[in-house]
Amino acid sequence: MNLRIGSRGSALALWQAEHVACLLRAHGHEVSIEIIKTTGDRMQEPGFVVPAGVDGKGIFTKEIEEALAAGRVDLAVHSLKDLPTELNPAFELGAIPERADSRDALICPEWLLMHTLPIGARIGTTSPRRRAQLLAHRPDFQFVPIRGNIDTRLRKLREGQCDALVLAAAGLDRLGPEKLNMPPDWVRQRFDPEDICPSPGQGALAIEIRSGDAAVGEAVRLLHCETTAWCVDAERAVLAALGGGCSVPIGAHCAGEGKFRRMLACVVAEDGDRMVQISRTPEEEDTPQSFGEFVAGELERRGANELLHPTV
Ligand SMILES: NCc1[nH]cc(CCC(=O)O)c1CC(=O)O
Repeated sequence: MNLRIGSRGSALALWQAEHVACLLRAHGHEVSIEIIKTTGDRMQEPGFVVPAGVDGKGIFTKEIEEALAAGRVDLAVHSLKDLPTELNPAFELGAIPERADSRDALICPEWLLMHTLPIGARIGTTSPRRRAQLLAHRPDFQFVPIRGNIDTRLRKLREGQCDALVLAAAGLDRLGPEKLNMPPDWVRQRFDPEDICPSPGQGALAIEIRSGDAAVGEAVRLLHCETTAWCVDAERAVLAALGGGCSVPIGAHCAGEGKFRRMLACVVAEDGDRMVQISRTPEEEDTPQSFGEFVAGELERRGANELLHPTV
């Protein structure tokens, strides 16, 4: 059938949309891509003032969902970690394809490891999760608010606005060092989730469709990966149970299958000086939802709420 994909215009978003387009074309569909500018994209433009009431949830998806609802596009390809945990009931996830590398990576021109960066090194990130976890290892780090798409952030690194970046490995791998105008060895470290726990859903894509659209649903179902979906659903259930969006320092990383499936999750105080971190394996009868809620409950029993909502 004829399928129109709605995508943000960033290099990464277009790579992801093109990737899904290729997979769908391989199944005989005709696919085109429509670029849609979102609030999140506008917020990265110089001089943008964040409007009152914008809390960060869904800023990369709103306009794309409007296009879906209006029938201007048939599906949207998102980075799953940018999607709010609760979707508007007018939409559903038609497929979650196989996940890429879910780890965070250290990008640095000069130093080889997080632990060998000089005292007071300036890290370019605005993510509270990354900041807090980095501070837990290196309380001396300074942080520079480097925003924008991956290419923009790398340009600011090259210009010397910071000494290192921490980025999702998946985004770097998808675009590749050549396209990013970066020597490949600048990717110095891919952090074990025990050291820097990634964001729920990191490295996974989500294909969003109109609820009940059977024809598009059937077309995209071919791209669905059951193992990935189980893991990211569980990670997102942790986030939802703790009431978080992308602006809270919660990490959740689930991997493996059957009795080898395991989730590592953490909640970190803003300045990294306290942390709750646990590892759990689901029971056979667990669903992603029940397992995610169990992990969230275990984090809460160990004081996660106090870290998320400090009273003093
Ligand atoms: N927050 C922006 C964003 N959304 C998805 C990715 C990377 C790809 C992915 O995690 O799937 C990134 C960049 C980053 O965090 O470095």
